[in-house]
Amino acid sequence: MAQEKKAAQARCIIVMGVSGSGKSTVAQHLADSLDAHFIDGDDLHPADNIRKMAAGEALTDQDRVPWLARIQQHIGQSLACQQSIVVVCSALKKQYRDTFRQHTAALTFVFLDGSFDVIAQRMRARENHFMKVDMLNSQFATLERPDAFEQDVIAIDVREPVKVIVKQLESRLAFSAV
Ligand SMILES: Nc1ncnc2c1ncn2[C@@H]1O[C@H](COP(=O)(O)OP(=O)(O)OP(=O)(O)O)[C@@H](O)[C@H]1O
Ligand SMILES: O=C(O)[C@H](O)[C@@H](O)[C@H](O)[C@H](O)CO
Repeated sequence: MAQEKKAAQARCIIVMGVSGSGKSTVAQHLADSLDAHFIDGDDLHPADNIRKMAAGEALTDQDRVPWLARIQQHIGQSLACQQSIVVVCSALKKQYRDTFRQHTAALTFVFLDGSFDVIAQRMRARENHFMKVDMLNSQFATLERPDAFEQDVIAIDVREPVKVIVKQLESRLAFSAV
């Protein structure tokens, strides 16, 4: 089975959304299910970005430039080896998503869509994470929700359990094969 999956064209799936929407959780399960490489964009932030967010300050476009470039580098390396990759990246603005699109042909975004209240509740319950719930207002303010013209985006309701979300994605990704 794993061999069959690797024989298909390598693709990149970016799991996007605001902080606390479930990106790391869903992406890790999805990568396991697709037998794909996995990277968590949070691990690629420059240390100053982490310090800033932990101090409750929102990142600027400028702060995100080196971070997005590092993520793109990992995507490029994986696809060059014909290895599919699932990536965690908030990709809050359309301009960030468009930059990924310019560099990567076989690309699908998964948008974890949820209300402020649902996500805030999960962030409050989460322990040992630098991103605290007081950052959620700025995350929603920055988010440019993908619209119908962004046809490479699969939107997912985050109220579903993780297992259900992964099942939904397995079937929707099969139909959006690149
Ligand atoms: N579908 C879900 N149902 C219930 N709880 C969930 C679901 N998805 C994620 N969670 C929980 O919500 C919290 C936030 O999830 P997670 O850390 O994966 O989000 P994130 O988008 O990666 O956050 P950040 O961007 O801040 O790192 C975690 O405690 C996780 O276990
Ligand atoms: O784009 C941003 O504002 C930030 O990068 C955040 O979204 C974090 O990467 C992450 O999601 C928080 O844990």
